[in-house]
Amino acid sequence: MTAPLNARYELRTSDKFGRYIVAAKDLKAGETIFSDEPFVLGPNSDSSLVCFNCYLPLLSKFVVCKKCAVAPICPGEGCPEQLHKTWHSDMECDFFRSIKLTNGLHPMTMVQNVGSLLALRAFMKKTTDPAAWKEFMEMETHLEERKGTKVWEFSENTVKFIQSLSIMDDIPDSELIQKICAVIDVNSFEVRGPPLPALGCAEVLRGVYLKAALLAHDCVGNTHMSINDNNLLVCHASTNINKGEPIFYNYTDPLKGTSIRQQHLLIGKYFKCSCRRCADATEIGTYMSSVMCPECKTGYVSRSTPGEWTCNNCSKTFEDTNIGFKVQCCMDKFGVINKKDEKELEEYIRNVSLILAPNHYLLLEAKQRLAGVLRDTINREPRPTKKLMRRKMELCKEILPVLEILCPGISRTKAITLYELHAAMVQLAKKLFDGREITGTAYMDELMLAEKYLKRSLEMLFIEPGNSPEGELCAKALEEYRVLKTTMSSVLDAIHAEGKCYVSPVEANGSETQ
Ligand SMILES: C[S@@+](CC[C@H](N)C(=O)[O-])C[C@H]1O[C@@H](n2cnc3c(N)ncnc32)[C@H](O)[C@@H]1O
Repeated sequence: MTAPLNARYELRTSDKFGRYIVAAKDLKAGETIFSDEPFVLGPNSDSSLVCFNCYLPLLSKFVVCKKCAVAPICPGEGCPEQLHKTWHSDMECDFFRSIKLTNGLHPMTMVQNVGSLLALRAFMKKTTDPAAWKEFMEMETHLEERKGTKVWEFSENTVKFIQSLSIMDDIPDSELIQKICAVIDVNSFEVRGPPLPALGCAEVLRGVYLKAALLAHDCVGNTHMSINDNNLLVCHASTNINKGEPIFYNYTDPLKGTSIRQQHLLIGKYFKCSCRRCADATEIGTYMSSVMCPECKTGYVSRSTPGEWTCNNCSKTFEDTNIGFKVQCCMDKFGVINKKDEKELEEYIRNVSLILAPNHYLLLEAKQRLAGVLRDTINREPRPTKKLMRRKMELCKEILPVLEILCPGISRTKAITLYELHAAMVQLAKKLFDGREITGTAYMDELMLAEKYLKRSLEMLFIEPGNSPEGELCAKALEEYRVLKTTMSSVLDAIHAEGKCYVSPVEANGSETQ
């Protein structure tokens, strides 16, 4: 079946994916595929209290809406003006007011059921937007698989709450409300809520986007999603996508190993992923779930068949329990160390490097955390050491090749890592030059390379919404690019003033990772 939706993509169905979309023409990396307004947006089922109007966290105080005297909203001067959307609609307000008058609905009932607000608002769309409601109800639910499970039981709270409201004389049957909860669970996206102006903290919300929900999953996606502070979702191609190829979104964390990703997909999305990465014990050559061979000490041992692991060097096989125990120990240890402490992270990396393959997901996470700790120390200390800068560069260079394989093309994590690599390079090169440890030419070489990383990072950051943290990083990176160009120009002038000629090694041999 082919149903054209717009010029860039079209809808297909298959036994494997259900409905999914494919490119209707060749798409270039960075090209916008579609943008999508939320059908419904609201707090997570386990959220703390948020303002029903703007979704700002209500930390300790709240007032109730003057009109309905039920909905908890921002105290003081009310919701900040820059938050354009008002989610507590007139229709909802009238509805709350009428049940307050007839049933004595109390604001505390709403406060206690904030986790059901999203389902309630979705249900109200049945009346306010029947066409979109119909599309929403056609989404995948896996309702039968949910029956009798914990998640079904948990959703019974929402069932009871919505039924207790007797909405517009229409008491929905429990299966309908269970279905709404299921559509939300299977199809929603995480959305960053608005941050509290002074504190910066924000609640994680969930949004259902009817176009974006049609994307099938692959553990190596080919799209990049961003959601701006108006909650508009924009889907870009992250790599070139040929006409007819499926457009995939990675529903899981690409930096987790196969067993964790598959478990997440099975529990939350009810399918067993069989993508190229999941089918490959080496995870496309990254060996992200492999361990060092206890026998030959040089090979990587990966799960070859269920229950058995094999070394890629000496071919020795090991039992699942044996390897599983080692990985579990490393995982348990990671769970208890202080991940903000440089020494503890270094010690962890040193110890588990003897057990896990170099790109194991636990090691990668530890390295990412350590790079973040080093960044904070370097930016905080008045005279950070060269050792710190070198180590941060080393970590970024170890992480990047894995990201290139698992997140090809445009990737937020890759953009941030490239930015951090450039920053450490510039800081170190300046320190070395100021200390007369390197010549102007060597300084220039480093700046040229850092510029190359920064430019690649900027190419990816440009598509981030301006007011998101990544958009703010983009603005910062642009300013740093301007400063870097000025520095490079004065270093070049100084080289020329000495009567020398400068030839960039970056341009001469095209090398990127020295
Ligand atoms: C967000 S929905 C995608 C739209 C859905 N296919 C539909 O027809 O409404 C997620 C569901 O699509 C299916 N799906 C997506 N990617 C898949 C994949 N790689 N393998 C198997 N099923 C997949 C699963 O049923 C999953 O729960």
